[in-house]
Amino acid sequence: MPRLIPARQPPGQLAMRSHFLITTRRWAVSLTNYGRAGVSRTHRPSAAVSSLSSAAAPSGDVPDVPELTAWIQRNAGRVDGATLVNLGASGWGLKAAQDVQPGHRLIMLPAACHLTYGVNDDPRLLSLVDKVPSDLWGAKLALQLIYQRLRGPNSQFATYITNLPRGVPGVPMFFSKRALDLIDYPPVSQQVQKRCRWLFTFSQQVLAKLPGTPGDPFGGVTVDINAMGWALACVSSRAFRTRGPSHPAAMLPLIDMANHSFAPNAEVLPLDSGAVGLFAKTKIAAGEPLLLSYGKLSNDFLFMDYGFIVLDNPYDSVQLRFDVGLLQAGALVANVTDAVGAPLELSLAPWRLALLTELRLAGPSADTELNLGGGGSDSSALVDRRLLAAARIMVARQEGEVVGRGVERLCAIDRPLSKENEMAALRIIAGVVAVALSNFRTTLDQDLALLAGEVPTPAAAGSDAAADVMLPLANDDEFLAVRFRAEKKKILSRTLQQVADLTSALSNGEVRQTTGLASTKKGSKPVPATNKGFGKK
Ligand SMILES: C[S@@+](CC[C@H](N)C(=O)[O-])C[C@H]1O[C@@H](n2cnc3c(N)ncnc32)[C@H](O)[C@@H]1O
Repeated sequence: MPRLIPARQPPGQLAMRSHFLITTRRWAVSLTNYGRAGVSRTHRPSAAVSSLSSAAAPSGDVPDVPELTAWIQRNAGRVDGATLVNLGASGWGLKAAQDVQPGHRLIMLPAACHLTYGVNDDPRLLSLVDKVPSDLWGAKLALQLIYQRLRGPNSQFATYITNLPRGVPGVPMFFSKRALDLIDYPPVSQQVQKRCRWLFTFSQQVLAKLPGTPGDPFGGVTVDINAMGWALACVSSRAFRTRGPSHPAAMLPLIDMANHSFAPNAEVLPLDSGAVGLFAKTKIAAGEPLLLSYGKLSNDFLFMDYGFIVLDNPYDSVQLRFDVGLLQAGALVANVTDAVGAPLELSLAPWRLALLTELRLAGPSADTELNLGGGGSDSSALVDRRLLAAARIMVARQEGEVVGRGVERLCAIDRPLSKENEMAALRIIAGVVAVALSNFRTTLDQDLALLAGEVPTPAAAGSDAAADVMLPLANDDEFLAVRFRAEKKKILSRTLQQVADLTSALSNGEVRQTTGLASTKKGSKPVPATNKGFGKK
């Protein structure tokens, strides 16, 4: 049987967190969770005697950077001025070993040091990789990572794998049922369930059946759901798509020790002959952390793939699914009335349907995802412009108010159609935001109290249902889940404030100066929920 390469423990205080370990028990918890959605509990994975995960043992707490550096140099790569630093809550990272100027090459990794896959690999591995749907690119690379891990010291990547963490803290795929419940945000909760369900099915229906077959690339070792989960989390939190979306992703040893910032001082760039380099983007003083941008990612992506979030993330947004019922609920909540003072009934007259179709909010090519927030540096860009246009269309009393104006015009926030139409549209949007806020089981204030460790009195907790979710947070995963949902509520609160400002400017007859719109282009696809490794990034 091949010798297993142990992976390193999570760093610093993180190493104390036993729930990072990939154990069958932890998966049993997750599986029980989605088992409620139809997966029989009898299908829960058991700890196979020869399984990769049950045999793995940590090699030590600290990634051995000198060892990795020596390995890179043996493979004709270079490390010039990058070394290890403990960054506390964000784990291990890289720092500048000396003062460096912009453009300085800190690390050069030749292609031989990229853990990826291609035509020269074991055909049995490649045929297994082919069984993974093409949009699940992370899972394809995860199979190569497992393959290399099982080759033990014979693997070209043994040094790298020995220095990988044994678990990725904060990735919700490994959360307990309570921590998952605390997320309370379906676009992410459902994506987590989808990942778990795929992992479960693939492990049961493909991996479990491999040992003893001619197509087994793993030498008879049972690769269970835990091993696959570990590999997938390593890939989703560390892989790069250096050769574009049509080529396999790659893991870049040592470069993948760099942590994330939206204001990075380092960048990864391609070099000749398939090599890549980590370069200084700015002047960096000795001792400063080397920070890369993982992309302009929402907290959904950061949370699901990397296990952390950024507070007040300018790229974070709240996803809503458009239908006329959503606007109708908004109208009811905001008490929008018709000409005779009765609650406004939104009707989908043919001319309204035609305009919603032009906006791609209805019809065969509809894309009904809307986003509040996520406009990056334009902090006023909170209201999705297609939502605004739809509200204007739905409150128009007559066809002539909206038909023939063109989609751009209907979407322009600084060009209301009429004061009356705009007032009603903005009130509906405020109502929609209020509905979105009410879909959470707790308020922002309750979340902030939970995060501050304040155990609320039953009266402050409100209803019984809320009291249930107001239990003190038991661990870092639960804390992260509440932090994540609190950030969503902050976006909704800011959107409400923006709508209130627009309304008062309108009623005071002030001309708006800002565009104040989400940056979605006409008819463009809104940013999807995270699907890294389960779709394109
Ligand atoms: C590419 S690895 C970077 C090296 C990693 N810190 C380690 O100890 O191996 C990405 C992981 O680092 C952590 N991380 C990176 N940037 C972070 C940040 N800005 N805040 C918190 N955690 C971060 C997360 O755990 C993430 O999954």
